[in-house]
Amino acid sequence: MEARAAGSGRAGYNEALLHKTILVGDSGVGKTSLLVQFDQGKFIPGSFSATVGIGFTNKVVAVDGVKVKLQIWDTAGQERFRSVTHAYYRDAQALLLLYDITSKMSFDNIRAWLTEIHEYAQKDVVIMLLGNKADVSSERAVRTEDGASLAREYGVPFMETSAKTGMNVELAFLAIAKELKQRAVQPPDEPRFQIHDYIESQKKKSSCCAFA
Ligand SMILES: Nc1nc2c(ncn2[C@@H]2O[C@H](COP(=O)(O)OP(=O)(O)OP(=O)(O)O)[C@@H](O)[C@H]2O)c(=O)[nH]1
Repeated sequence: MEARAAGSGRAGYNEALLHKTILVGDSGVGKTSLLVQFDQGKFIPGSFSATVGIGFTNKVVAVDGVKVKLQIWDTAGQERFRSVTHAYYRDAQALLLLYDITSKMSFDNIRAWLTEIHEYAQKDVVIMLLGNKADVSSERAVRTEDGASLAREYGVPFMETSAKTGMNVELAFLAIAKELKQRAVQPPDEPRFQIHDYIESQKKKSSCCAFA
């Protein structure tokens, strides 16, 4: 899909709560599809058209009664666009790093992605690991526990998602929005929001099956 620049792109009155989030991961893992599912609640099946360059979509979500505007940047996973996308890491407050559960290679490349992220992004950037295409269980090449174990190793939250069915898509972005909002407005004497705990509690609430 061609990268697009939807939304106004202006921070407006909620400037303090505008947060840049970037989707990264190998080409074809489902970054654009995940964003379209979150933004428009739909999945466009059919032939794969790789993102060219980078573009963003603004999405406002309500977190505990506070409006948080996520500016979500969809990057091209192809190697030839890497130098372009690196430049955007620096301003990002959050990074959603995707692999495709049907592609072992996309999972094996996660370590290299994390190295790049640590090189180019801010030290305190919120990183979340997502194993996408969880609906294609018949072609699974990466076990859920391997995703969870890699995430533990790097100390980042993890979940499996499906841009097709919508499974955990909202949860992933909402958890990011909650974390960023807390960082921005939380009074120092209140207990810190724990993104790991939040995700685990939401997973338990969900009747869905992807976290065996
Ligand atoms: N079954 C299934 N297919 C998916 C899912 N997410 C994406 N796809 C398909 O995978 C292909 C690639 O999806 P994209 O969203 O374009 O992948 P991308 O990561 O944005 O790729 P680049 O733009 O090249 O970086 C498309 O054919 C999608 O329809 C999913 O959760 N389930």
